[in-house]
Amino acid sequence: NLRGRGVWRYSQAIAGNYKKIISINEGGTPLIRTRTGKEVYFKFEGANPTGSFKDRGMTVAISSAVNEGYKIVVAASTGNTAASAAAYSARAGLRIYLVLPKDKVAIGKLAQSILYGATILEVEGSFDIGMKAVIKLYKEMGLVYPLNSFNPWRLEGQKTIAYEITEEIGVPDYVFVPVGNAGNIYAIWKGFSELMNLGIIDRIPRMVGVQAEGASPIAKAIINNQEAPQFVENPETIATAIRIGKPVNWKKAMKAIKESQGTAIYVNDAEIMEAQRELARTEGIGAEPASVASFAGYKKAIEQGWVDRDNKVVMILTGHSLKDPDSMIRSSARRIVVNPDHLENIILGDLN
Ligand SMILES: Cc1ncc(COP(=O)(O)O)c(/C=C/C(=O)C(=O)O)c1O
Repeated sequence: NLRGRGVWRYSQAIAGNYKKIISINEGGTPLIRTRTGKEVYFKFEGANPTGSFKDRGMTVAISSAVNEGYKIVVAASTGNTAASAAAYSARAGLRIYLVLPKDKVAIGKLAQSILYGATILEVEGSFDIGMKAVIKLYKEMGLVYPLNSFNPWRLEGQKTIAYEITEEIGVPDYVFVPVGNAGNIYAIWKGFSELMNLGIIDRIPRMVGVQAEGASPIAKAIINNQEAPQFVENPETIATAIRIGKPVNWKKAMKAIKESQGTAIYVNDAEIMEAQRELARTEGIGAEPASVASFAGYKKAIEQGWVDRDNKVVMILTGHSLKDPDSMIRSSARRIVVNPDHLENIILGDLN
């Protein structure tokens, strides 16, 4: 029984020749069944040490950097890769430089990156400008180790989401994944494919990528049956974690979607914010806007009729709600200034 915490119990093969493993007991996250009783589940990656699925990949990538003797690591990020990279670098004693889009990172993630001691380099414009700068930097400076998800070690950790789902409920019909830089949907597909190649399962789920309408190059390429996406110069969405116009892993993501007979769709900001509220107020689960894109996408698929309520479905909730407090405060709050001596009036008023 491999259940429990720590991605490494799955990746022992990788760790075989590793002398040092950097782990904060990531993985082993809750698979929460919807209260409707249907075979519909939420894989809550907000339960990871820094509150997102990124920790699964970071334990492998940072351990790889340490075992290969690097002392300096870098990452461009919309926030969660930053928070996770900063935590694991701190644990490994590595110096980390984060390249973030100025004023576009949700406050929780920026706060984490500061707390864990990263050097934060802020660029004007989108995440993609930072991503391009990091690729240029690591090509010019061999002494820096890149942590973004074109680094295959990241995906070797993130694929364990598939292992955990299969262990608990077998193979779903569909897995809904929010898509930004597009590494995670490929990693999860890779995990299921490996289990099938090993004969542990006899089919893999249809992978459904969900993007924010204002940052949906992959979804639009799939919908329009194009081989390659049209990159988005100025991606815009309230779901800042997936405000990415030029996904570095677009080829891998489209392979995963096609080979699994899946698809990719987009949802707008209003649908994302409605999904965040509904998830919190009906299921008691708090997830940040990009994270609930998977739920918004599922709702749309049910509405459009190509997914049935009796299908076995898993939605990956990729990040905790506390990452983006601003998004929560915008929800329809019920806040009443009261006379503390007469709280009963409010409740009686509601009951009448
Ligand atoms: C909550 C949340 N949900 C979904 C995604 C998309 O995953 P990918 O498609 O694998 O990129 C991200 C990605 C964040 C970053 O890319 C970053 O932190 O730099 C995220 O934080």
